[in-house]
Amino acid sequence: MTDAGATGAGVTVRTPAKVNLHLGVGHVRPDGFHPLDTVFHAISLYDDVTVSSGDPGSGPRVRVLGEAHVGLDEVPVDGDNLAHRAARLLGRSEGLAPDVLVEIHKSIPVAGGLAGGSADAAATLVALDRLWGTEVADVDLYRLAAELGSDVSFALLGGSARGTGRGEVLQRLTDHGSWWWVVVIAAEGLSTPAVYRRFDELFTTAPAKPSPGADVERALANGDPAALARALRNDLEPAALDLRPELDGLIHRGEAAGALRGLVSGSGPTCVFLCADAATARAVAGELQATEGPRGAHVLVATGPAAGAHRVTYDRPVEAP
Ligand SMILES: C[C@](O)(CO)[C@H](O)COP(=O)(O)OP(=O)(O)OC[C@H]1O[C@@H](n2ccc(N)nc2=O)[C@H](O)[C@@H]1O
Ligand SMILES: Nc1ncnc2c1ncn2[C@@H]1O[C@H](COP(=O)(O)OP(=O)(O)OP(=O)(O)O)[C@@H](O)[C@H]1O
Repeated sequence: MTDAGATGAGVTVRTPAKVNLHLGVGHVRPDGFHPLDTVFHAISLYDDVTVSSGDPGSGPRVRVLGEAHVGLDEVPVDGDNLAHRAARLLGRSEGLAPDVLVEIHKSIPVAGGLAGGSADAAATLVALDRLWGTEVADVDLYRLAAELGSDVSFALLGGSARGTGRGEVLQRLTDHGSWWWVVVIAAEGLSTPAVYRRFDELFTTAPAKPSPGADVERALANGDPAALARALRNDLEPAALDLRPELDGLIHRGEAAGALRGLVSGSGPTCVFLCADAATARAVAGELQATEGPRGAHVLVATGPAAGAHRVTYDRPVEAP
């Protein structure tokens, strides 16, 4: 095994997409954010971020690579990229110039409700901490993550976790399941702020305190797919369906194909389908590929819970004798 970090070639960190198995949303706060009580769940769909040293004075440079269907054209490579912001923030906090190249290999669709940008920010924090040898304490890494966005902290943690506050206050949950998901990625993304705005228009009397996901937490602890299917809930789903009415039909088609339950992931438009086992997931994915593929969607199978931001090393290719 070659340790990519130790060779000086760069440090690669892999970070998962998230789905919200429960997303309780309360009335908008004076700061414009909504109080949440959510159950985050990381799935086996990852972005890989590789950082390496750049020229002195260059600042962060970002490259984005990946398959066309993830929406690479919509990813900024300037200071607006969350990975760029993460490099600047960690550099400032550690008193180091962020003269680094950040290469993002994207598999998580852009603006899909799967927290892809947050995954890249979390990966950049962990990778640069390693590249620079700064050994930032976890508590400080989580503080920086929360500054970057509401979903970034969970991308660091992974697994299954309860999120409160605006999503950044985390408590790890017991999860005895091994869950199979079919993930349907729409051709065009949805803006998270736009979905929250529509939520405000639809639910003018939303309670100050969001609903907790106790049933989901119990189903995870018991590893019970039927109970989890019954408990799944997303308060943003009506707003996402209002903006994308065609998702309603997709959810019905997935359930008719054999999924235990389908729902919009976070702010959407990605929909996820819980399946009883691997064989069912593959069959449902096959059926949905046939109906949704011609509509421009991309279908894949993923498992959860997946690990949060973690360093990966690669085998050195075997040299020809
Ligand atoms: C929909 C979720 O993915 C569910 O986990 C998140 O709440 C969104 O998290 P995120 O994309 O990391 O959000 P941020 O980057 O922090 O905020 C983007 C925008 O989303 C809205 N936002 C986000 C989080 C939150 N608790 N309330 C909000 O109203 C705000 O309009 C905010 O300006
Ligand atoms: N590294 C990044 N990857 C993807 N988008 C990024 C990145 N940095 C900034 N962005 C911007 O953020 C917007 C939202 O991207 P992202 O893929 O994180 O959405 P999302 O998955 O819906 O997020 P969430 O589920 O956290 O609300 C994009 O449209 C893009 O303009």
